[in-house]
Amino acid sequence: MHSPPVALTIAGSDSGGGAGIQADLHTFAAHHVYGTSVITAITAQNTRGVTAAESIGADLVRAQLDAVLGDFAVAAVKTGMLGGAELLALVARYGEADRLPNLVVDPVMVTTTGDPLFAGDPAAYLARLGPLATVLTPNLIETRQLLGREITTVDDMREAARALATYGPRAVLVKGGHLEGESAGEPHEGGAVDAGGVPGGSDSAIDVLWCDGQMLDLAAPRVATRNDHGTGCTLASAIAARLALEHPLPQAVAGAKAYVTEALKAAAEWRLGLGRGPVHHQHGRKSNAL
Ligand SMILES: Nc1ncnc2c1ncn2[C@@H]1O[C@H](COP(=O)(O)OP(=O)(O)OP(=O)(O)O)[C@@H](O)[C@H]1O
Ligand SMILES: Cc1ncc(COP(=O)(O)O)c(N)n1
Repeated sequence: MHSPPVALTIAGSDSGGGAGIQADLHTFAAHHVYGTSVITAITAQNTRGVTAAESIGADLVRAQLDAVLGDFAVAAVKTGMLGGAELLALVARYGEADRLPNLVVDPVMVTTTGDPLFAGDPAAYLARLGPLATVLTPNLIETRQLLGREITTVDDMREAARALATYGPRAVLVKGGHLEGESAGEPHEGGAVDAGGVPGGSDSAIDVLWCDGQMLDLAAPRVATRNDHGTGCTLASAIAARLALEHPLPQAVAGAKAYVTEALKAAAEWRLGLGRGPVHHQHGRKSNAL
């Protein structure tokens, strides 16, 4: 008997299919990891923005969690949009009860298009989920909201990763996708993990990873594209998929970033929707049956 590893995403639905639950399940499938899902919110959304959003009631979210966790041997979990304080507290209780292994926390607060997706207190987010996270993956806007400080350079990102690590996650990945025209500055003492990338520079997409007390810079070529909707969700679910596949943590993060870079490249010429289009999650798939 052989079963694929199982991952779980706890996130919101994106009707446009580029982010949220849809991106996560595509990513799990691309990694040959069986995907399960707990839907926390429904958003009416496309490549241009969110036009409506409604949270799922706590009882129904709890029932989904119990249905999945009571039946599947979940090996890794990704959290995305939680919407507000009630679902944040609910998910935290499952984590505190040791029911959410290899937890990748993407602290979704606002979309790239500027629509808010979390109505609660960012400090409470950090206090509840920070200690439970294997990896916390804020983008620059979320890092600013979580720490209440400006982040404009790669050095700021490194300082922020250290500051977020004091809340208890094993690792913090501060994502630099929104960092414009910034160079990596001095190479960091911790060196770099191969993310299929290039050394830092303004044509690089630089993330910084604080992991087990070491600072690592992850640099990849910056892809010239408008199709970058859902890159954060895709990265976090690719990390979860790789943890479910038992990759060591720094390699799981670096490999996930390389996967996102390829997904951006493969979708660069797509015209899906009129705004920020999705990435190509299945870029690596080769099958004679398809
Ligand atoms: N144009 C790009 N080229 C290469 N990598 C990119 C590009 N844009 C973002 N990335 C990478 O994609 C990942 C997600 O980063 P980003 O900072 O955009 O997160 P996010 O804001 O949560 O994502 P989203 O755009 O979905 O909101 C990071 O690894 C980042 O470096
Ligand atoms: C349901 C849901 N979850 C997360 C995001 C963040 O993704 P992005 O910042 O790419 O819009 C989103 N737009 N929608």
